[in-house]
Amino acid sequence: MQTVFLAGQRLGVLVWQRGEPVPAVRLGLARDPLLCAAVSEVRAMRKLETGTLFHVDVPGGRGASARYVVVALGDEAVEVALVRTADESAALLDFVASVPFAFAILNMFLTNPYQAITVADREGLMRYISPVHEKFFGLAPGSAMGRKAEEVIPNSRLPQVARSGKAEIGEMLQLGSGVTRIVNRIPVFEDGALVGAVGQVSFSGMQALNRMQQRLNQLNDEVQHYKRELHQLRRTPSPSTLVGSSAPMQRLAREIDAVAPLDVPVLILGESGSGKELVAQALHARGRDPQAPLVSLNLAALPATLIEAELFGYEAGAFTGGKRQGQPGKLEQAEGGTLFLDEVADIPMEIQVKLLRVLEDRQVQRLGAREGRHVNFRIVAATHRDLRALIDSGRFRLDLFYRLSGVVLQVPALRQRVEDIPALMQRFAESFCERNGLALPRIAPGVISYLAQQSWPGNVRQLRQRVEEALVFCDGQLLSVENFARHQDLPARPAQPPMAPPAPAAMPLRSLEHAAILDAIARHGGNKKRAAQELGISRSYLYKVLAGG
Ligand SMILES: Nc1ncnc2c1ncn2[C@@H]1O[C@H](COP(=O)(O)OP(=O)(O)OP(=O)(O)O)[C@@H](O)[C@H]1O
Repeated sequence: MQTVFLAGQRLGVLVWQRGEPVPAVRLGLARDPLLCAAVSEVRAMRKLETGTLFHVDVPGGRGASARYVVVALGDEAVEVALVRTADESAALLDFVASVPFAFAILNMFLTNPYQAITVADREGLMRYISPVHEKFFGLAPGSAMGRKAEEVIPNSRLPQVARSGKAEIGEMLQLGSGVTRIVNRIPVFEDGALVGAVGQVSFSGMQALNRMQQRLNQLNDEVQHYKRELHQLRRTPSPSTLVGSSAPMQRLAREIDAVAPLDVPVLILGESGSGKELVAQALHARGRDPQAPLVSLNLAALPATLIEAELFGYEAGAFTGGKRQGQPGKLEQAEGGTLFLDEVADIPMEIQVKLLRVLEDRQVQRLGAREGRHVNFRIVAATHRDLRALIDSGRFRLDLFYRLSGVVLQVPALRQRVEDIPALMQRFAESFCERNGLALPRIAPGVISYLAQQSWPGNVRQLRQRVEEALVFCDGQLLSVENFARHQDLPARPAQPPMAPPAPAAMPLRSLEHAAILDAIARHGGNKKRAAQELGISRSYLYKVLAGG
């Protein structure tokens, strides 16, 4: 076989004895005088230790040249040059011929403890598996030979690569019990034919990689979590967001913005359920320190006997039934933040005096305490009552009124801003459906104009209740007027017939326009621009009709 090669076109041999060329042993390629001259030239110029590997280029016809690889062998007496054509297939020959410890290196590759090697043939049968890998799988040396690769290595894809001839580089291999390895699977060719595949499995650096993988999984989970949260937040506006873009609500929003950052007591007036508490929350949220506490106390919800202890707190043993260690009152709890006194008109006369004193000298004395404590908070109070009348009848102190009403904000009643109904309804329907896992139904034409006809003594709170109740009884697809008109107890505005949904044909033109606009706004989730587009009117005209102009 070798003789055939030597006599053929791919290999050649040149020999020198004691420095003189031996023409009789020019074999194979070396018979070419040009190649012979090129090799001799290098030999004359450099001392060629045995194992030296170099290349020569031999000019051919038409300016082309052929490249050859040469390995020098021999000793003082006999020098040999093995010549071959420069193609990669003979790399092993060069390696063995030129590296004196070539076999130690090959051995190192096969037994490398940091990188295991597995070899499968074209049939996917194991032909070799490094000792380190055998050990990992608890295999006796050589026991995997001839077995199917996937039987020996879980999730092995060596057979596929041995069949397809397509390399797989840098893949993750799950070996069970949380062990992951990085694998390269490389097809092997012999004389151009696919004969099998080699797997290289990295053992080193795996801990670091595993840690990275775990971190990546964790970060992925976190990203998913925050995506869901963000989605949720986008869908559910903050509960303290005041919905409504009607002119009175825009004015209120401007006033809130103006007063919120200032150290001024604010008195919020407005009918029950109109959103006074939300205004107090907005004042705090846009105030100097939104992170500071916002402490609320509803004075109408407490028996008069408890108000004092709630507001001022009490010392240990101040009264039977109190906590043993005593308790700070709301005035102290609001330190640095906002104290919101809801239904402030319901505060008993005798406590009004005490509260006034605190507001004046900023000293709170807990019940049963001898000393006062300094407090610093912003006071916001609200009431739906007519404070003027209460003052006139001697039930509310004028001096306290002045202390509380640095700025008075008036929250408009819902009937004064019916154009906010679509957006409010949208908000309440969304949050109800979200809470109950329901799909948001469509809103039937006529619903908004029907709602706009009602008098809403309970204001936004009542609207919310009606919307939620109607959603309970709607068919899940369409929220209709009938869903709202179940009861006969919803007081309508005096000028309107009590319950019957308005018959559009009987309405004056202006009301029809108004109702159509409200309906369109509702259909577009409160978006007036789109409502105007749908109706083919300008936005300014839409606003004009809403304002009753
Ligand atoms: N502009 C608004 N946007 C969104 N929701 C609102 C608005 N106004 C009121 N609400 C909702 O209506 C309900 C009543 O509001 P709130 O408690 O603020 O009213 P209130 O005037 O303080 O009532 P009360 O006088 O009975 O204390 C709450 O559920 C609140 O979220």
